[in-house]
Amino acid sequence: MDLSNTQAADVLQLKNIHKAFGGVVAIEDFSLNLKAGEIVALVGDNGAGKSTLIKIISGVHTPTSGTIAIDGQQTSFKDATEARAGGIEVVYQDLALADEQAVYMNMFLGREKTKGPFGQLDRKGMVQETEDLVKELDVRIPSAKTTIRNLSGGQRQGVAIARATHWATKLVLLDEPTAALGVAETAKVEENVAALRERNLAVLIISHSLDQVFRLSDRICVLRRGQQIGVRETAKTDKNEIVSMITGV
Ligand SMILES: Nc1ncnc2c1ncn2[C@@H]1O[C@H](COP(=O)(O)OP(=O)(O)OP(=O)(O)O)[C@@H](O)[C@H]1O
Repeated sequence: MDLSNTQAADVLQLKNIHKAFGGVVAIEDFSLNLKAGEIVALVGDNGAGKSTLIKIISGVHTPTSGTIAIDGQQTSFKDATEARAGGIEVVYQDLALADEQAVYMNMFLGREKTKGPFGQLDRKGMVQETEDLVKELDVRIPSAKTTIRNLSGGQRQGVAIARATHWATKLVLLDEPTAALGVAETAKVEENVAALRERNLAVLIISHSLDQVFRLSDRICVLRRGQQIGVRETAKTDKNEIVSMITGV
């Protein structure tokens, strides 16, 4: 793409993405751009292809065809670890944390801080950074040393989002982050997601709750049977329009 002008490239550019699992076409000719500092909601019925799309962006699946560009650079992550190294973090609905580990170890899972010539774990440094981060994001947990098992669902998801906030430099993908949470916990998580905007990250969130989609997003992208039906500015559409786009009636 032409980067000679002063305008920065979109953070994420998906172009003509196609994904088939054997004979099943999960995604068909899907294109979407995401800018820094915007939240886009991905909506669609069960089996529409939402999770598949997130897995393609995060390196879990390779597209059958089509291109993915990050900041204008075409990329093909070979796995999720590579995507993470590229600044892309994912938050899943099933609270994908290590239950028996402390909060600070989860925060640094696979990217632990070390010190000294023998590469010992820098526990003090990790605890301190975790305490600072959860304080900044107002995630209320007893301490960075608390074991994940002892936290509520909302606190766990707060930790998962804090981790994504800490490591993401480009893009945060959220797959039904509040599906397992109550009303108050959901509100807190939504605050944390909205705060990603201020960090200039691009955010793509899957949600079945249209109320949530309308509270959080700047744009809404509708997927039906693997195809992109349309993208709307949230402020310029309403639930009726989105529902009819989702269902096709
Ligand atoms: N690993 C896989 N192997 C074969 N088929 C798959 C695989 N993953 C997804 N699919 C198929 O691709 C289609 C899209 O599934 P996907 O999980 O992406 O939908 P979704 O929109 O996330 O649905 P839900 O809202 O129910 O989570 C479905 O027909 C599904 O059966």
